[in-house]
Amino acid sequence: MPRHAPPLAEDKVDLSPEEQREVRARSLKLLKEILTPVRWRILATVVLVVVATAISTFMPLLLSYAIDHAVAPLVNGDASLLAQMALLYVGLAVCASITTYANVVLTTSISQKALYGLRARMFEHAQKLPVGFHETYTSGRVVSRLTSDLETLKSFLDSGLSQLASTILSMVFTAVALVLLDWKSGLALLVMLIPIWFLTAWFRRRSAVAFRAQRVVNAQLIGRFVETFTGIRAVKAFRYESVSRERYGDIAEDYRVKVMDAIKLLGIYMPTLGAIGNVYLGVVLTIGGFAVLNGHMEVGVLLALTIYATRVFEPIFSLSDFYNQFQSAVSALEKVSGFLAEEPGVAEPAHPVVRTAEADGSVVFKDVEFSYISGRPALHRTNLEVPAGQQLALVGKTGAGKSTLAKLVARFYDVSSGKLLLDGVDIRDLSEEQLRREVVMVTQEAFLFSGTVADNIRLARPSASDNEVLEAAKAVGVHDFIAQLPEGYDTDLATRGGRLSSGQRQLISFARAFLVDPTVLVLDEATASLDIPSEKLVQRGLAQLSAGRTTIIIAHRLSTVLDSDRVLVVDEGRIIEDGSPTALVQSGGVFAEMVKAWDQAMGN
Ligand SMILES: Nc1ncnc2c1ncn2[C@@H]1O[C@H](COP(=O)(O)OP(=O)(O)OP(=O)(O)O)[C@@H](O)[C@H]1O
Repeated sequence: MPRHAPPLAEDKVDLSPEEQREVRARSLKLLKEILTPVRWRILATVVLVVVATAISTFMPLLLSYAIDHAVAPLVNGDASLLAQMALLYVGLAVCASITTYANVVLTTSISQKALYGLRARMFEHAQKLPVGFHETYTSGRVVSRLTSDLETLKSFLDSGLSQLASTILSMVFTAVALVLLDWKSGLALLVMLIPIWFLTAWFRRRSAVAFRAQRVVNAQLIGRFVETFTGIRAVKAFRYESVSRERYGDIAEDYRVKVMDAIKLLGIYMPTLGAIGNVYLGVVLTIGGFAVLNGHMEVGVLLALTIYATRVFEPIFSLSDFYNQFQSAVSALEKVSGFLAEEPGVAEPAHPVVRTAEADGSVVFKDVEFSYISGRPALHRTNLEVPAGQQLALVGKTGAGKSTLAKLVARFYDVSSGKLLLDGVDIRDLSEEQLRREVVMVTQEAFLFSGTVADNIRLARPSASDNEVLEAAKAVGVHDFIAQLPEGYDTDLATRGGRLSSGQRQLISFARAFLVDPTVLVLDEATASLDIPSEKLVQRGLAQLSAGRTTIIIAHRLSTVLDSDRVLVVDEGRIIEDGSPTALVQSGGVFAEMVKAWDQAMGN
């Protein structure tokens, strides 16, 4: 399947139960993978949380005991019990603070350790995914996965997990303390839990959809942003600013609405929960008040009961806050795991064939067919033999299939059927590393990365020495230009890159390819017209670069075509003419017509 299908659930807000199961299983697997290395720290956090919660649950009991038993002896001038109680209280408070501090440090270290690995893994994965994937999954989405989704996971791991543990424990401990102090208040609590249960179930259902929608639009927002600024030249050149602003505005508005939807749900949930909590407090005060009046309960116990009654619902507040975070984290996890589940379309062979030293770069297409979209072949059944060292020019109308043919040789895509052989070996049986060393594709855009000129030249061979970089630059004829840059090879292209001419960029990318010294060179000749001296330089650079290796050029210049050993005319995914330029001109076919038209265009 060469054309990439969108990852499951990426843009869907309502999933079928089956899809939900699949997404959940995938997310849980990823969660397990990222948490396994930090499992001992998580255990330590849980222990700390148990200690902290136990202390804070014990403190009201201490208070009630002090009121009921340590205040009365004061009348006789005996303050010792009260002093002991006070001391114990302060000691416990200090302990609680220390455990909280340790917990914060520990949870932060958990999230950092867990995410460090995930971040590196995602970046590596994104780079492994085929060109076809990046054509459908825009760079904005990749950015969104690598930034905002990871950030959401981070904040969840930072505080969410220990918050969950402390919430659950504190509810359980408080409920137990309530039941032990006064069973009637405990029973009332049980009754109150019924409406809370239904309310929370409703909130859970609705907010799951709302949060997913929010994250989908958030990714679109980042996507639109990245796309606009990656294509800022086109935006400005075609005065696309206002349309672009409008479209961004529409998504931003949609995002606002989605956030509001989620907040509105919270707006209903939280106050209702608060109201139930207040009703419960009233009930406890009534039960406890009468008990005190009838002498069945001491005042200190009533105080402890009221403290517990206000506290027992507090965790539900933070539980909903946790749920909020949890929802975001779940949908981030779903997207990240979906992204990681994307298969690198061009798979590494299980047992790569190691090419022999005599390999010299012959390329053979054996019954090769290829379609981007199944049923619509971009390249019909093709048989072709390119002997080692031949310079082959591909010509044809736009959309004819020249780039497709070239990209197949560079294995940007895998053939749909048939075989593509490099020195008799199916290229699918070569390791990625070997293939990239043997076949280099120089694209039109001649992309330069931030870094120095030398860094850019040694892109594919970081270990190349300064001298080798210099030799490569000399070979393709770009050395003189680089030498007169302010800092020569150390000039930073991040600040100067934008100002290099297209000819200079092209020469640097030639030097880059020269340094790799591949046996097969696939080259998409730039269409941008250069001035005559630059064109001569580029032409000479190209001749140097292609000398002695099999070269497949998508040719846009007549001079390149005429300099080639062989020309293929491609039309609607088929090779319709094949021969030396002179022979094809003489045969008077499509190529001869093209040359005539070319000549006329040049005014010859
Ligand atoms: N990524 C893609 N997904 C789907 N269809 C594609 C893709 N790339 C190219 N095609 C289609 O495949 C056909 C051949 O395209 P190809 O890019 O190989 O043409 P080309 O001869 O190189 O054209 P040009 O000279 O304009 O670059 C065209 O019909 C094009 O629309």
